[in-house]
Amino acid sequence: MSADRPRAAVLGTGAWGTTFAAVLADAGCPVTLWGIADEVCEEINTAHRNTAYLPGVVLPDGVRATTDAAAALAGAKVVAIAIPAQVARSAIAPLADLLEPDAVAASLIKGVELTSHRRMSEVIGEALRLPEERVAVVSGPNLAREIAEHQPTATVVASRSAATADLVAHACANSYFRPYTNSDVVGVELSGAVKNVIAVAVGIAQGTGYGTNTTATVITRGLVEMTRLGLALGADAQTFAGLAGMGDLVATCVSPLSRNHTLGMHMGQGKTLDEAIAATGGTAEGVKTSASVLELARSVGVEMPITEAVVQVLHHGLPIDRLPELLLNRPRKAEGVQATGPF
Ligand SMILES: NC(=O)C1=CN([C@@H]2O[C@H](COP(=O)(O)OP(=O)(O)OC[C@H]3O[C@@H](n4cnc5c(N)ncnc54)[C@H](O)[C@@H]3O)[C@@H](O)[C@H]2O)C=CC1
Ligand SMILES: O=C(CO)COP(=O)(O)O
Repeated sequence: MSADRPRAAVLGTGAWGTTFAAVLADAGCPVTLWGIADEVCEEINTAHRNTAYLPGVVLPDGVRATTDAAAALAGAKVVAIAIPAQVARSAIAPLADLLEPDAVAASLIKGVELTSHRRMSEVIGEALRLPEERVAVVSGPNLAREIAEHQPTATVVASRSAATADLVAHACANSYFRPYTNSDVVGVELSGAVKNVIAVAVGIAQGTGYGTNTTATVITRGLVEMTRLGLALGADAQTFAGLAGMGDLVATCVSPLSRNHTLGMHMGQGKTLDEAIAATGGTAEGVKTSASVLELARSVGVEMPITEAVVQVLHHGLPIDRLPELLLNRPRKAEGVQATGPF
């Protein structure tokens, strides 16, 4: 614990918002969660638990929760946001006037908005009327449950402003959570969004019964397509080899804790999308973000065959047994990220 940490607010009392609030509290930040569910806030305040999202986890005493946004945001210098991507804009826009004049926002969200194709730091900047220098992104191999159990992990805090990245990193650094800073917001953020789509693809493959070679193939080619999209949008190639890129891609594609991976597994085993969503629990961002990422990629002329295959299966009824043919019967090509020709 440290006395010099900033006061923080976390918007969203789901698995990651609650866990990140615990991370901040364990770093020494006074922290208040804001949520829309009375019973969740009540349980956090009285029992130091959030049973619906983190069963069995005991939260630090310092984590408080409220449905009163003004109370949560009063005095908060760091405002972390963990609300699902497609509802984040409408959920936080009414709170814009409640932020302290010098507060910075940190997106914990891994998705791309449908229709607008905005990255979540852009959505947050617009909704809260903050310049990009006051917005950061936190993304890495960060399965909430493991962090809530204090298992050691690292993450990336990215912002166009080094001071903002440093403030957020300082707020969340503790004995089990190590943030690295990065100025490549586009790369860090796209990594977090696209890895969810690739994790759905890996889940489908594993649910179908395919083994480790297929998994490694989808992860590796998924990294290539993520990198290509990032390069087309101005990201730094190195980011994709780092914690937010390869690190999170591997974590999400191999962990049974991942909702995206689990949803894909259910589909590979024959469930419909609605059945798979119901069976997964929590937010699988890859379902909707697959469509927005594909549209974004098309708008900049980047082909993403795995993402396209996921969209075909999830949203256009492509039978899963058609996937090998769809992905393997494309024209052959050279391997590199920079390779031109058919993807
Ligand atoms: N769970 C994890 O391990 C991690 C999740 N993330 C990302 O964090 C984001 C949130 O994910 P989780 O917390 O896991 O989701 P979750 O499904 O556990 O919780 C979602 C939370 O959002 C709240 N919410 C929904 N609509 C709302 C609204 N209109 N206003 C206010 N609150 C609303 C719900 O009440 C719930 O508390 C996602 O983008 C996810 O990709 C990132 C890293 C790790
Ligand atoms: O982002 C995550 C791990 O870094 C969590 O993944 P899921 O949303 O698939 O559970």
